Amino acid sequence: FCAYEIFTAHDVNFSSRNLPTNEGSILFDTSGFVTAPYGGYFKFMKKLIVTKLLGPNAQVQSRSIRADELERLRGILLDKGRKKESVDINKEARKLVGNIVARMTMGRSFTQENGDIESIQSLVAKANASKIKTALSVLIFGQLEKLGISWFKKRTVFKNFDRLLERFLRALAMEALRLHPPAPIIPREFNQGCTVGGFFLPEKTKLLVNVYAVMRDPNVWENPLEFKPERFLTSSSSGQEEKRKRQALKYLLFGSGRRGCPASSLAYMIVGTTIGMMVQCFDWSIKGEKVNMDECFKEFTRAMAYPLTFTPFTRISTFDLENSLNLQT
Ligand code: HEM
Repeated sequence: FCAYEIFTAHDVNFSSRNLPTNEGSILFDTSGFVTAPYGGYFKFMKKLIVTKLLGPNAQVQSRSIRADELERLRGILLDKGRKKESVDINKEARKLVGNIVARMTMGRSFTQENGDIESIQSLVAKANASKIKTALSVLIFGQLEKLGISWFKKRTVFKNFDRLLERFLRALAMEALRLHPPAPIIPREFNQGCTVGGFFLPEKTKLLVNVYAVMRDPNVWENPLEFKPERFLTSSSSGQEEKRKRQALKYLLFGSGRRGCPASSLAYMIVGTTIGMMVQCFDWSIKGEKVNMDECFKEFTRAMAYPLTFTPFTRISTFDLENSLNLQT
């Protein structure tokens, strides 16, 4: 049930979620699947998720799960590569994240349980008009966080180089997701009346924060439509601290404040290691000249309009992935 909750977290965000002090409101009322007063059930679930599922200890404990699932994906890609078959990246990414979350919450992956995660997903979709595809689908594009790092991790001499690469790759991921946020709108409701930008907003005003527009706003981003990962290459020096704080206000990929996404670090970890493995172990070819980056807007989330299909070619056959995954995940 907890897994169901997490999978549908984005439904909660975008369709039926109400915000604090709205004690009597009903959650998930659009689905008919769960109805509960905000103050009790949801607070409990949130606490459970944040502490038990997504807390730092839980993430360390679930490292082997992530490594396992990544290895499973690598096996699939190797097989496809051998047969020269193409892979629907979106579908595999959803399986990967779905299995990781299911194993973290229930100790079983969907694949093991039913043979096919797609059937589970369609059931969830029917039950709650689920937008399960959402955040998971676009993950695959941007997060090159730890690309190429694992080879060097074990060698002390490369440690500084590692750090540099991590920053650089993390910057690539952030920039790609700035331009293509999977969750482009965040809803809020005012607990009490207040003035914003000279306008008085009474209590209970509902506000939709346009994350997409904020992250492309020319007033706060220089050349906002250009892909410039270096804009995120801030150093740890004190002068940069202010810059980082300012950035947190305009970089809303995971929302902000106490309702911000509690899984941001998990998301970076999963996506970083997955893309890292995909790039280290395989070359990729596509049909045609370039990827069609058209997006569609479904159920308040953005996703690729056309399936992302590549054919993998094995690049590293004798790669000691197991060790590197253990270090990375
Ligand atoms: C790149 C991947 C992801 C993105 C971009 C993302 C983005 C978001 C955003 C924008 C919100 C709303 C924040 C707000 O209202 O301020 C949110 C909430 C949430 N996300 Fe994510 N998310 C991602 C991955 C995940 C994953 C993998 C999980 C679970 C394992 C997850 C669990 C949640 C939960 C439980 C909430 C609700 C938090 C609350 O309402 O208090 N997210 N996410």
